[in-house]
Amino acid sequence: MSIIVARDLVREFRVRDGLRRRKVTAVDRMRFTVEPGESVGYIGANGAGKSTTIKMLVGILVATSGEVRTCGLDPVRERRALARRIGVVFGQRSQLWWDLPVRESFEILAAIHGLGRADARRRRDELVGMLEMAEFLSTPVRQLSLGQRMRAEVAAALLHRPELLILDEPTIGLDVLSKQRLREFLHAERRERGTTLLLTTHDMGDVERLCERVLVVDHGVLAFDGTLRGLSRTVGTERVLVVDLAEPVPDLSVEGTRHLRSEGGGLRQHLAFDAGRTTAARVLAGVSAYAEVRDLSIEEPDAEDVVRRIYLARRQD
Ligand SMILES: Nc1ncnc2c1ncn2[C@@H]1O[C@H](COP(=O)(O)OP(=O)(O)OP(=O)(O)O)[C@@H](O)[C@H]1O
Repeated sequence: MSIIVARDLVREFRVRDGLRRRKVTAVDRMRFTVEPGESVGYIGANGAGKSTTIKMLVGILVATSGEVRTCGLDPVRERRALARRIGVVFGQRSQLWWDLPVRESFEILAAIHGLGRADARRRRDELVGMLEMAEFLSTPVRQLSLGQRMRAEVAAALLHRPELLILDEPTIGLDVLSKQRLREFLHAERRERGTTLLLTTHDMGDVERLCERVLVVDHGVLAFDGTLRGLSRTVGTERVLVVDLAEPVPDLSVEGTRHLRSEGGGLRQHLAFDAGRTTAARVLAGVSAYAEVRDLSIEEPDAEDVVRRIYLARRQD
């Protein structure tokens, strides 16, 4: 049985537009299913309808029309039963008690979920170990750094071992190391417990490292549903190698890359390449044939950019 079923899901809002009231269709006849154990990235531009979809899946928002089933349940009517089966993390909103130490938030949540004391402690210790949370377990939530708080949020959502974990922008605002840690943890959780993952993100790095499947939403409409590889094939998921050179050179022309721009008269150059076709190392070797490389960085593709290209590809069809 599918763990998520969305059939012709619609959500409209009435918004004030000057003196008039206007209808906004945030989610428009959305149709997809997610099978147990899948790991799905849900991407789209700002205001595309991601959060609205997620809110309907977890029962916070009622659909205007269409059907939604999460873990076989009606999310609005059976919200309490559903809460026992899923974990939800909204990057912007906390499920922890701000003035209490992290440990106490966990105790309260364990009690809410009806976990036995020994079992709750075992699961908490397991999560504390995996997410390296021991050093701030006694700290009030409001004093945590963003990276620490996100780890605590994810642990809180997983205490009761839900079969489905839904994350809305889990890595937003995190530094590179915290992002990497969180991604590694989520990967391990999935591998060890088979937890189904659905996450919205602006970061293609999240999708590349965590998700086998991608859903792209564009103005409330599902614009793509397939594998990451399929998405690359459709619109390309280019990375950009930025090199700082020892001396200025004309715009570089390196095999397998697209020159995007030069700065400082050619001292810094931006080269786009498709990670499916070549590697950063090969591109770097190509650059080194022309000039000495002083410094380099690799920029991940931006989800907004991927969505923009899908939008353009659809208009050309
Ligand atoms: N409570 C609301 N009242 C009125 N309009 C809303 C409401 N919630 C969302 N919308 C509108 O619905 C559309 C979709 O919003 P939603 O928050 O689902 O997008 P999103 O893809 O999650 O965006 P972001 O990436 O910025 O979080 C937007 O046009 C938004 O303004």
